Amino acid sequence: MDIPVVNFNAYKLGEDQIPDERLSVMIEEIKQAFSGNGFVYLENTGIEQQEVNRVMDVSKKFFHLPEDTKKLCTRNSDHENFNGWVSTETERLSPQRPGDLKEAFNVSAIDSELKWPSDAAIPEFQEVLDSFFRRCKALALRVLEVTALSLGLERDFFVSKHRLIGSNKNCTTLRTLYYPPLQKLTVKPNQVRCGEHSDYGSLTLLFQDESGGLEVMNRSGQYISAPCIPGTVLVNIADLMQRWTSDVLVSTFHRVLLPPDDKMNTSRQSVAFFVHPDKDEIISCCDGSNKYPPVNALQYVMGRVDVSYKNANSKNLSV
Ligand SMILES: O=C(O)CCC(=O)C(=O)O
Ligand SMILES: [Fe+2]
Repeated sequence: MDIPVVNFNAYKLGEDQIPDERLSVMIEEIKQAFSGNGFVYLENTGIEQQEVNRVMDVSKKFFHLPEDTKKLCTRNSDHENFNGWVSTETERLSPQRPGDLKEAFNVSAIDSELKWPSDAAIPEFQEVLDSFFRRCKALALRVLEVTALSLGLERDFFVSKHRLIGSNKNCTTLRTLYYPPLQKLTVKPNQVRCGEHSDYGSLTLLFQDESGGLEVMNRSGQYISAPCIPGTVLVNIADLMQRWTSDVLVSTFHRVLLPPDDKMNTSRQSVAFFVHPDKDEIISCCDGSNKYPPVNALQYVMGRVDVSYKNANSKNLSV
């Protein structure tokens, strides 16, 4: 299989700090995956499918609210954090295509002034998303530890630059995505659910519903299917991590096209956790090679966003 499944059981959430030797098999498998196609399915992470289903259920209720109610939560695009609702066709992740046929709700700084839908609309929305944010954060830190070990670095090499996840000093974002059924929409030529792109930060955790649809570019430049494997977490390397590791780990293009004709009446959901270093950190090549000059983490992400805005008339942002 082009995207391997790796058993994370040895370091699943709830397991204590494990000696590096006990992690050695997993470390090697993860290194192969991240330096190959840049994607891996992790099984036995401690995040259960039931938790993911809860997030999907509560998100669907949110996306089904009237447009006017969702508008009250709209993301402020001038702001350095990504909190809030993003409506259909507002973003285009590929500048070559029209706006993406998806909606999203972002939670980045959980202690900030994020405009949540009123309790009356969906009482449990905030609680479910906040708690899933914390679970994803805990898993992401473990994956960052294993990634550091896989490169022969100190265990906390990456984690030490991700201390402020969940505060407004870090851009890490939990994003719940909804791809509406298409039969009621007018689909423009070349328009897709999520255009070709790579993610910007350190790494991304991704959970899809069973409709699948994600495609990942392999090393030969062909798109391969990355279906939903229930109970697993799909993890991919993002651009800043590729740069940080002097291209040893690879950040890969991926996309979600339109569903087949007989599935045009079905929706799709996914949940992504985009991990970023703390805004003030300076990121220098971890091998000391100076292949890329040191860069401030916030300037890097905002630079990527700016370029995307210039390339497209509409907003183009994937955190
Ligand atoms: O919905 C998906 O499966 C992928 C979404 C994605 O890649 C992104 O938002 O960066
Ligand atoms: Fe992505």
